Amino acid sequence: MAITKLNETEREAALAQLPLWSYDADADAICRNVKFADFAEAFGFMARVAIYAEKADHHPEWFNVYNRVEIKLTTHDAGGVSQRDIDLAKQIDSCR
Ligand SMILES: C[C@H](O)[C@H](O)[C@H]1CNC2=NC(N)=NC(=O)C2=N1
Repeated sequence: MAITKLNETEREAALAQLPLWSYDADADAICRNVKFADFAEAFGFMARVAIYAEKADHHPEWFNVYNRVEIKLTTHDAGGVSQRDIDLAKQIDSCR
């Protein structure tokens, strides 16, 4: 079944459950910036997230420099934020 993007009401309701995340209208994505003690901590987090992402077949767009990780989630197949992004964000929050 084709994955469809959430409408604004659905997206805002989902984000209300994800206080660490915010909506980036330009990217049509949900975003979270995480800061760690050092690079090893940051990379360990990315390794844990990568396992979830692979299991979900849904992958973050992310940037890492030293102890910072910037994460964007959007669904390319839907052209915006879908339930898959919300679900992966919840799993990412369980990683840190
Ligand atoms: C072919 C493969 O299933 C698709 O490319 C999957 C993989 N991971 C994905 N990740 C994200 N963020 N969006 C997608 O639409 C997506 N599609």
